[in-house]
Amino acid sequence: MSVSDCIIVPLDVPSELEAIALIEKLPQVTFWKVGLELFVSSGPSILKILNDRQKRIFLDLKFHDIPNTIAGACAAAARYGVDLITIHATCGKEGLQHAQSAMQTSAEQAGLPVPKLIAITLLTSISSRSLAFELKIPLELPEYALHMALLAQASGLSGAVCSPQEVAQLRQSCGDDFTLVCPGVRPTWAEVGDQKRVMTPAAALKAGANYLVVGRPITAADDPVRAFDRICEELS
Ligand SMILES: O=c1ccn([C@@H]2O[C@H](COP(=O)(O)O)[C@@H](O)[C@H]2O)c(=O)[nH]1
Repeated sequence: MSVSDCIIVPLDVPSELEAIALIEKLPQVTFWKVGLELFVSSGPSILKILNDRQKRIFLDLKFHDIPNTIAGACAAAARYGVDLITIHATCGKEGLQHAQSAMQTSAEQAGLPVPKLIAITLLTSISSRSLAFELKIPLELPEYALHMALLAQASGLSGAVCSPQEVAQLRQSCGDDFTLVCPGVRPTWAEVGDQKRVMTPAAALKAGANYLVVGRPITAADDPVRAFDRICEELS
């Protein structure tokens, strides 16, 4: 695996045509993320387009519902042949366990590799201040993120999504087999935007991330190819 394979680029665009244009502009990207904007606007056909081009897929729909509903959604998502699927850890243990088991059964019945189900610990757009004063969570942010990751692991999930600022602690507590995916990644030359807990790509990888999700620093750059290459250079 080369260093570029650990960079996941989100297809955060409003249409399938724009998604295809981005995929074609960046042939060196091997791992793409399909999130809410594109999936809601254009449906699942983008997943077939990516599969046909032998790209890896992170289906980031961030499921959050009761156990029965979440299990159905995960079973359906597992049949798309994707690599990673997200669910909010706040679904709780019963929901996470149902989701994991439904996803596994569904992929096996379809004869497909079982995707990794990974739990959102705490969105990277949430600051310590909003965790305490808006969400009224009475734990320090790193302690809360770790608790959510351990809940996901105890429920049988393969990994978690966390900010790079918490990844070292999660890696130490959850071990090397637990997949840790970090959005909130910002090179020094990129704007932070709405992300609140950020680190540079090199620091995030060094701290223990398996994959980095890097969107606007690449996709909104004047020259996305140069931006992607520059991040790869900084990582190697
Ligand atoms: O906690 C989370 C979970 C998911 N995301 C997603 O990652 C990308 C980040 O894009 P940037 O442009 O690099 O900010 C985006 O698709 C989010 O939906 C996240 O940011 N934080």
